[in-house]
Amino acid sequence: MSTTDNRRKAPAGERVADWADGRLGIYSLAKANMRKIFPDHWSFMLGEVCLYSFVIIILTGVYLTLFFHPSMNEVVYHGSYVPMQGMHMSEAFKSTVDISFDVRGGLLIRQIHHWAALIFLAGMFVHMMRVFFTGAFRKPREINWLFGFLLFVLGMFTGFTGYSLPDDLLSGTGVRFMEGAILSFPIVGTYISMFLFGGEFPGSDFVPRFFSIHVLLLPGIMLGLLVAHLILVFYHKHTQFPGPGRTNKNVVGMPLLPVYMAKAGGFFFLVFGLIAAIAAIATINPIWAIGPYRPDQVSTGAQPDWYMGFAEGLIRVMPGWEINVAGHTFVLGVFIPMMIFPLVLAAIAVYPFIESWVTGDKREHHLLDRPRNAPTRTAFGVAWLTAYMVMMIGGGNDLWATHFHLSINAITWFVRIGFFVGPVLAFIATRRICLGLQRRDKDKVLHGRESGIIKRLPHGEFVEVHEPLSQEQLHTLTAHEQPKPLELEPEVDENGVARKVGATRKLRVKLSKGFYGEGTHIPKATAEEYHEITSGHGHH
Ligand code: HEM
Ligand code: HEM
Repeated sequence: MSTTDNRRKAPAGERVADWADGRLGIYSLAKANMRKIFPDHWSFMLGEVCLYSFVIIILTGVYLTLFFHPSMNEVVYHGSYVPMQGMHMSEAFKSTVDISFDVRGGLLIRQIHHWAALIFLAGMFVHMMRVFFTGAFRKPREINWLFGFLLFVLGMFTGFTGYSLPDDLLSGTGVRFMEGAILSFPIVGTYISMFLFGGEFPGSDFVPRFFSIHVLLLPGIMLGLLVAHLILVFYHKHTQFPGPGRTNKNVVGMPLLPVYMAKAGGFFFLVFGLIAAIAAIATINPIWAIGPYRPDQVSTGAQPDWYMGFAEGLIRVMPGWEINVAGHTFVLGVFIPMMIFPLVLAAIAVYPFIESWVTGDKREHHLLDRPRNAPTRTAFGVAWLTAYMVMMIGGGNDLWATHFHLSINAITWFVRIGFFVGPVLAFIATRRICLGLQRRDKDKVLHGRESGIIKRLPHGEFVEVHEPLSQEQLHTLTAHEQPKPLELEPEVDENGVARKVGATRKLRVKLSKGFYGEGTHIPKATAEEYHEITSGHGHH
């Protein structure tokens, strides 16, 4: 007699999933997250651009590591690039030339790595602006803002150590710049420089050291921060723009699986494809044309990658001040810019905390601001950007001069003045533009959209037909809050006892008035105004 097993055997996929669930608990994990809702807006893709370009950088970086020799030993070139035959150079430089001409796909991968780095940093910059201008950094996302900020700063230094690796004349000039900056630090500068370069600059240690920092230390830290960043995005849930049915307590959008996974997968390949296409078309860092580094040489038109342009500008436009104290030279012309650089960056890091302190707003925010509805913040952002951009012009002063036939001194003075005046003008102009846009919104709410249709009335008058907005549009244009500034407490309390108001409190109230006080918003249309206008008289 034979026995038969009547139990149905589960499909192979289910069995694998069961097996994994027993060990990793994936069912409950998936149940909690697979249907997670994400809101949709084009600007939410900027974070994805950062993520995908970072992945591309790692993939191409691993390939480069297989062929790059992080060594400063001197060798004589005998590779396939004829103009360099017999030239003396470091092994690092030679291996990068070899990657470019003798390794299969090497040049493309090198160019993808470099282009992806530029796009990664540009992506972070624009993503950060998106988060800033929409107020997405407010509670509970301040820590994630800090994680992002660290990613941005570390990204800059990873890029710097990366383009220093090939040991070509351009990168060597960049490292020399850094050495000069370090030397300007009073007392400790020389020690730090000696420690970093293993003796006198350039020595023979910095390439191997930068290599470990570039391929392991910094990307390792960044990877950890990135994972934490994304976990927090998940944990807090994504913010959304105001609209009908969208509140601080819900998220309106599509589920992670399958919609977002499909979109994200496609988007990854788009980003990869675009970067690969750029890298295949546009040469970047042609080290064979630049030549190997020699400390006694520097080429004209030397430029750092764009994200270091700001720091370069600070140094280039600063007057060459130097003072002597007790036999020690203080190179203020370098030291002051080197202090301003972290200060301008730190201003980004602490902004969320400063804003919530000034406004006294400690509530959670999951609905984004339209930049025009937060004019002071928007104006600050544009002022910061203006300072940044002006300094980038300073960083390329020689190129501006040669390309546009300008005097380099005139550019330097433009940048010096522009650094102080530009942000103030930008602040004033931006705030006014925001108020103008708010007025426009109010006008649209009360009088509808200008349709462009001109009608002639029976008595001969011409009028433009205004179409009323839909309920959705009305909601979106009126959903924002218009918070009131903090007020100073009365000088005497309810018992008639004089109250002491500290200087910090006074400052805070003053700043808060600047942020939310008079002239910072156009009062929203009220329901009464709306009804009065739409109920007949005065309605077009
Ligand atoms: C390696 C670099 C970075 C990656 C891969 C990354 C990735 C992401 C992704 C995928 C999102 C969700 C989608 C989106 O809103 O775009 C996000 C949100 C966020 N990111 Fe980043 N980011 C990076 C750098 C930064 C930087 C430099 C900042 C700011 C200084 C920042 C601050 C934030 C904040 C506050 C959120 C939450 C936004 C919200 O819920 O609206 N991130 N990030
Ligand atoms: C945020 C991360 C990174 C950035 C911004 C970055 C940026 C760069 C840049 C701009 C260069 C110069 C490329 C050139 O024109 O020659 C470079 C070189 C290099 N990178 Fe990266 N990189 C990053 C991560 C990595 C990782 C994770 C690895 C390895 C696993 C890596 C390996 C290399 C190697 C070996 C070189 C020298 C070869 C060469 O210059 O072509 N990088 N990197």
